[in-house]
Amino acid sequence: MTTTTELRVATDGLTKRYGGRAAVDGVSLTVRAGEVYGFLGPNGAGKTTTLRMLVGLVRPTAGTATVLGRDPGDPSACARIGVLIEGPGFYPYLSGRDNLRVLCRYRGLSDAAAESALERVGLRARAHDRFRGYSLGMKQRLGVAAAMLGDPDLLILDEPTNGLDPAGVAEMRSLITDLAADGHTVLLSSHMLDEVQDTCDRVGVIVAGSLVAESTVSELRGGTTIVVRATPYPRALAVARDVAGANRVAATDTGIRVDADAGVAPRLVRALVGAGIEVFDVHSSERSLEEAFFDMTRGSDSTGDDPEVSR
Ligand SMILES: Nc1ncnc2c1ncn2[C@@H]1O[C@H](COP(=O)(O)OP(=O)(O)OP(=O)(O)O)[C@@H](O)[C@H]1O
Repeated sequence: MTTTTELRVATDGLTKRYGGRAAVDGVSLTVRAGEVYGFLGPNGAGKTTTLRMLVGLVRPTAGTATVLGRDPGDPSACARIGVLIEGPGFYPYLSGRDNLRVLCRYRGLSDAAAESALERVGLRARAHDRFRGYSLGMKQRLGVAAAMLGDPDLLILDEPTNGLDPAGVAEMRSLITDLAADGHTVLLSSHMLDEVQDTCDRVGVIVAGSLVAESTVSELRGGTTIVVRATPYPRALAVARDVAGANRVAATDTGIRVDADAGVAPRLVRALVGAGIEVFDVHSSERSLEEAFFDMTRGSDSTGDDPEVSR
């Protein structure tokens, strides 16, 4: 059981209204110690606004949030949180290293903290180059390095792979996985399903300001499905309902769909064959996170544009 002390972030009915419109509407989420939590949602769903409330940049209209056991913006908690929200602000004419050193001075950290962060994100070889000459991927990595200064207990990263090419995305993913392996808790937002599917322990899905799901990736996918092609179809359907329960069986164009673990398949096939039914094909398939996500977000795009969810 997860106790309150194991929670790095907990919100209860967190709400932000702009004018009459709720950008974030009653969001209650939890981020546990040591996990990578993916905050997933289409453009305009309310991800950035939620993260901004967690770090005290935006004041909630209603509801509460606790971050590292404190109110958002509490100075003692802020010192233990690394944040990358909406693109880091760096001096273009300073090198990556000097930009980090400026931040170190400001936060009372030694220059060694800058070196270890540069090492961590793989930027040491280019640390002496001016920021303005960095590629987008290097800029993002420097942003993560800045968030890592002082070895924070919680990293909050808003769309850390935004604008990166596939190689940059892969690098950022492995960096996040390494951070988690070192015991950091990471809360990242994304509209990239792949990123969340491969990197995160748990996922919160936000649509039009509301949290519509919060669970592990596999729970979100809803387990496996067995698909059977057999004749005569009506009798096969009846047998499948006997074996798996009527509420788990559906007649579809591609065959009989049974929402059950692949382990049920042998029993199902035995029952079908025993009833004199001809079985042509049995296979199990796992619902992708993409299918699960589209089921949840269908018809609820909050921007009015096509939901920009990509794999
Ligand atoms: N300062 C503000 N004033 C008015 N409306 C705002 C403000 N900030 C955000 N919004 C609105 O709140 C909604 C949620 O925006 P938010 O930036 O939190 O979404 P998001 O999920 O982070 O989207 P994206 O993936 O595009 O960054 C949007 O409709 C946005 O226009």
